[in-house]
Amino acid sequence: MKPAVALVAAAGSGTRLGAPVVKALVEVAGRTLVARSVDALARGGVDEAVVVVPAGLERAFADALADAPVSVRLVTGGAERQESVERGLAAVPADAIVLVHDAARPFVPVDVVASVIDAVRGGAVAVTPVIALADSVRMMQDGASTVVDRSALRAVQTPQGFDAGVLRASHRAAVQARRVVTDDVSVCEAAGHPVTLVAGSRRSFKITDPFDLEIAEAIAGG
Ligand SMILES: Nc1ccn([C@@H]2O[C@H](COP(=O)(O)OP(=O)(O)OP(=O)(O)O)[C@@H](O)[C@H]2O)c(=O)n1
Ligand SMILES: C[C@](O)(CO)[C@H](O)COP(=O)(O)O
Repeated sequence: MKPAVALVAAAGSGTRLGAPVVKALVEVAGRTLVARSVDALARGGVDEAVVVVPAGLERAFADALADAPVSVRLVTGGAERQESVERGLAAVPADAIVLVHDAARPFVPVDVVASVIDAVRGGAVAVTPVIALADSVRMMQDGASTVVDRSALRAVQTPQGFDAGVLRASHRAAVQARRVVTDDVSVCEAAGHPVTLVAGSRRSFKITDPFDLEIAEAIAGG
């Protein structure tokens, strides 16, 4: 059976959070976001992890991940998330299943991770968890706004699962086409691959601003 390798994107600075350390090293109830994310992925069934980190912070990340439940390799990231994922992919064996996950989503439930792995093992090429939108939505255009039918919309989460060889080839094609995307199933979709959706979870929310950190502390503390 192919190993399931987590590629954890942790090389962002966390500008919107505004913490004194990079976001993935921010602690929630005494444990860093990156360590919590690796723990959650391991509980869900990944066998090893490649963690993409900001240049110069390799030592700090090695310390934060010293007690990780799976073996961890650190790779230096790039200026944008897409580049960080590309760099991480170079360290993932081509015959693996790869789960690309944001370090900023530390509370992803075990069953979400497991269902992404199962879908890829079942033959899906590019898999993402999604959730329905809780709020009504309006589209802004030319200074006016119109309501959007939210029943057809889904918010996209991570981990996103792939055959590693397919994701690498799709990223190469995106670089050649100078295509900028914000997530990895979109990279595969642009390369002509179908995207499979599985149920996500509101617990997989991305810690982006200080209010998200308050919610995180409440979840971890309670
Ligand atoms: N150059 C980058 C930018 C982002 N990420 C990662 O991608 C995930 C999602 O990005 P986001 O939440 O937007 O994080 P930041 O880019 O750090 O946030 P900000 O835009 O507020 O600076 C995060 O886990 C982040 O570490 C990354 O690996 N490399
Ligand atoms: C990958 C992602 O978290 C899926 O919702 C999202 O696209 C990341 O976007 P960001 O702008 O890098 O935060």
